[in-house]
Amino acid sequence: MPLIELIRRHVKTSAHVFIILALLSGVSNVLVMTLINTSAGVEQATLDLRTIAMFGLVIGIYIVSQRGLMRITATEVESMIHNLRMALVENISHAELLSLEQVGRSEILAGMIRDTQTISQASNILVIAVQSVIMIALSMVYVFLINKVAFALSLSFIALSMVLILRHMLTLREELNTVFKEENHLYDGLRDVLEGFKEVKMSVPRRIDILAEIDIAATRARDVKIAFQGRAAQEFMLSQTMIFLLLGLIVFVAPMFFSVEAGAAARTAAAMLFIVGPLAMVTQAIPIFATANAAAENLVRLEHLLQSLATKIPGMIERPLPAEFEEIHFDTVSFTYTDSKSVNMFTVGPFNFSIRQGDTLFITGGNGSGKSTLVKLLVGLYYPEKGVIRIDQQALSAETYTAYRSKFSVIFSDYHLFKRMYGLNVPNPEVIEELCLLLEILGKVRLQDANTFDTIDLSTGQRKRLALLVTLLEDKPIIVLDEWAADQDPHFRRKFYQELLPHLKALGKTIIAITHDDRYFDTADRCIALEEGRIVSDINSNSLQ
Ligand SMILES: Nc1ncnc2c1ncn2[C@@H]1O[C@H](COP(=O)(O)OP(=O)(O)OP(=O)(O)O)[C@@H](O)[C@H]1O
Repeated sequence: MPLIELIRRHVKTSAHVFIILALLSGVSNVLVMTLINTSAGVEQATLDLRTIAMFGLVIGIYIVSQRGLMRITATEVESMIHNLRMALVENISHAELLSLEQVGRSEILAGMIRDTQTISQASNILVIAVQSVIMIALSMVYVFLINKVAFALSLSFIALSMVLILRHMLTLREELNTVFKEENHLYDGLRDVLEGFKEVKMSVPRRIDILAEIDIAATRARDVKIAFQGRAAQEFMLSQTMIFLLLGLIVFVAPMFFSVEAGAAARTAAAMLFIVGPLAMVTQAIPIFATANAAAENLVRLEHLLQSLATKIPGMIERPLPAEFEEIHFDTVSFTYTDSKSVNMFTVGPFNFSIRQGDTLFITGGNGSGKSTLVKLLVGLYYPEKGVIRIDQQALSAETYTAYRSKFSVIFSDYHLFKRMYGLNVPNPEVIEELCLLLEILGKVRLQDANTFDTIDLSTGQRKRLALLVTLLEDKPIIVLDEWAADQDPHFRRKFYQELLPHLKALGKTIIAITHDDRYFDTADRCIALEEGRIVSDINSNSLQ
């Protein structure tokens, strides 16, 4: 069972501690019942202090063991969830870009939020259910001692219940998978509404259509859940009715066929009434256990999926690259996008070219010609399908890719601007001010604390300037900009090509920019043009002047 597998892998407290605490609390619980049962009806004068002291002691043991059990469970379960979440995030951060692009984001979010929460919420109920099982077992021992007939009847009843419960668990598992799938569709729709809010707001037919799609997914999720809850309620009612029937059997029918001492019959009935609660608890816990188990199954599947996307080979030791380099060389490098059936969709390359340290290289070409794909290969986010990338004669390998990637600062066309400058030392406010002045965003943004901006709610062009500010602070040797200037006004676009790029070059930076601004091509040392994934022209500065 996936839930048990998860617990076994993540929980550090020994199973013995849980068993001892659960036994102590279960035994003390049953002892309370036995003491009450044997003392009730006894003459007041014959009640001795020992029994009363025993009663107090048993309650004390119950409080201590129950509290300990609940605390340990909460600590272990929440630590397990923390570790699971961190492992998922870690795996995502090590995943291949191309593979991650193919995984449903809703599935990842559902795993991180819904499934972990389901397990967390189920944990206490499951502990109580385990205790209930212990209490039922101990109560059965008590019943055995006082009434063998009732014991035999109850045992048959419990065996029958077990069969029904196990059968029920198997069907619930199937149903829950459907519930989770429908909920994932629902999350997809919600993401569309939130991320495409402007587009949804601007078009009534689009809004109606998307809401209709969400309604279909939500209705399916609702119906499957109603059916699921209905079945759970039905099973609960069935088990309750069976308990009542069992009590009826013990009290009304059994005495007709077997001779049972009157006092024993009353004590048996009281013991049976005592286990009505625990039995109801176990029945109620079944759908909760099934849900937690399905959530654990999802998590384990997601964990395996993300692990399979990870670039990090277990045991692999990453190696550094020299800080300085002279050139990066593409040696017959090609890369192909394939669809889910491995049919080739688009190929870039083979590329044979070098980029020298300190060069300013422009990459041009029509839409879909392969510029961004070439850049993803160049910065180490995609791996060559054929050929090899060398840095100063050293072929890149799995061990050196992380070091290689860290030579680049990239602003992609679909970049993400972080409000906090993660991974950067706290910058000097004066340096920030200077850069804001240079990028003409002074007064628009400032540092709120240490390395967090007070706002990133800026115009499209200003956000890109802020992204460039962060890039400059990163101070990497190679800067890659994917259509960075496209959103800048004519004044700043000129400043970018005629002042900023030469300034960066003077600092020794290697600059690679995807651009369509042909009037500024002369500001580059070299200009590569792509068509259909291939280099169709490669012009150096002398020809560009
Ligand atoms: N993740 C992907 N999966 C499959 N095919 C892709 C993927 N990304 C891009 N492609 C295909 O690769 C081709 C090149 O895409 P790429 O993004 O490199 O072009 P581009 O030159 O940067 O275009 P643009 O100027 O429009 O940004 C496109 O025709 C597209 O069909």
